[in-house]
This record gives sequence, C-alpha cells and structure tokens, in this order.
Amino acid sequence: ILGGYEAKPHLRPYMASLQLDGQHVCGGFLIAEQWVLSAAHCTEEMDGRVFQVLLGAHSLREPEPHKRLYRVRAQIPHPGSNIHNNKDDLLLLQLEEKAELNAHVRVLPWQREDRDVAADTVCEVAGWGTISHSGRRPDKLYQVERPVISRDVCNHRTRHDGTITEKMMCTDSRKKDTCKGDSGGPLVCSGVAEGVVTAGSRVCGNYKKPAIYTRIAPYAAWIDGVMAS
Ligand SMILES: CC(C)CC(=O)Nc1cccc(-c2cccc(CN)c2)c1
Repeated sequence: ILGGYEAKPHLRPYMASLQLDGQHVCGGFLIAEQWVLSAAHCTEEMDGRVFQVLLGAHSLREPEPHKRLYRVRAQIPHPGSNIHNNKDDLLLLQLEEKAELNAHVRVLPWQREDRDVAADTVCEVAGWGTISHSGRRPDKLYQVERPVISRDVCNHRTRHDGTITEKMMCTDSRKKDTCKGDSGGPLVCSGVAEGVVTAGSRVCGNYKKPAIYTRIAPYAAWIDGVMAS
C-alpha cells in the first residue's frame, strides 16, 4: 500500500496473508469458514509449492494470540485466468480445516448484486504489500482510502486504453495506491467486498495507471459452485 497508514490492529479480521516458505506473497480474505478469495496471478511464482494462509494477524512476524497459519487443501484459479492479461484474475483457496472464527478472524460479506459502484464512492483497501517506491515491505497491515473512478475514465486512451471490462473496476492511483503484495486483497465499500486487487500494469502510485480490481458480483455463480463442490 503506497501513501497509506498502519491499520488499526484486527479491525479487518477477514484479511489473509498468502505465504510461501514463511514469506508474504499476496493478500486474500475469508469469504467462508474454510474458503479464502485471492488473485490467480499470485500463483505465478509458485514453482510447484503450495500457499499457507495466515489468518488473525496484524504483524507478519511478531507473535500474536489469534494468529494462525493454515494449510491449503485446494487452490482453484478461475478457469479464464491467464498470465497474459488481468481477466478472471480470481483464486479460491480451500483451507485444510475450517478457520477458528473469533474477534480477530471473521468472514467478510461480498457483493452479489452485479451493479457498478458509483464513481467517487470512497472505498478502502488494505494489505501487507510494498509501502514505498523502493519496495519496502511492512511487517504490519497497512490501509488506504481510495475513490472509485468510472470505467470510461479508467479506459481512457492515456490510462488503461479500453482494457477495463465490465467485470473490472478502478480506483484513483494518484500517490495513494495498491502495490506489489497487495494483490488478492478486497476493495471494501460500505463494509462489503466489491473487488479483488489485481496487478494490472504493475505500476504503483502513478495517476495515469489507476488501480484495477476484479469485480466480485459477476463471479457469484462460480464462487458458489466451487464452494459447493
Ligand atoms: C506473484 C505476484 C506477487 C507478482 C506481482 O503481482 N507482481 C507485481 C509487481 C509490481 C506491482 C504489482 C502490483 C500489485 C497490485 C496492484 C498494482 C497496481 N496498483 C501493482 C505486482
């Protein structure tokens, strides 16, 4: 998260850290007791390893009472996801067992109505992604508030030039933005997850490249189908 600030501990009890060999790779969030939603492009650098999911954390390193690392039983990328574009950039992770829910570990409701969030709506995004242009990685969860921008503005020739589909949404990226390691985290508007951070142009904090999110509502049937299977 660029231009943000340290989150209040445990006010986002749905946040997950997807880790490889004890290292934070991407964000994610609890959508059901045994399921975490994240971004498919987070699996790009896995080389056959499997994620572990850290829940109940504020600090990645320090011991905390409700922090717990879960093994992953299954990782299901959306069938339409690929490394060449941001399309269908969703990943469902089934935990080895149901997460123990408490004040620090909670499910986040997600939007099922497929209707665009109005431009200028201020939403919030959190993550353990890089907090400086030099790539400094935080130990604590950071967050930032960002206004939604319309698909037309986001698709402008000088911005994402028509690549933003109706299954994506954008927020302004001037100075305050998502960045490497924030992928997979939720864009939360009025307490409901509307989108999942995707890497897009892999540029951070540049107003010419607004942040891109996969909208969740268009994928409700896929999510329900996988969780029911
Ligand atoms: C395996 C993955 C971690 C690879 C990856 O995602 N790299 C990467 C590199 C630079 C910026 C970003 C990035 C993420 C989220 C939002 C944005 C743009 N606001 C950029 C992402």
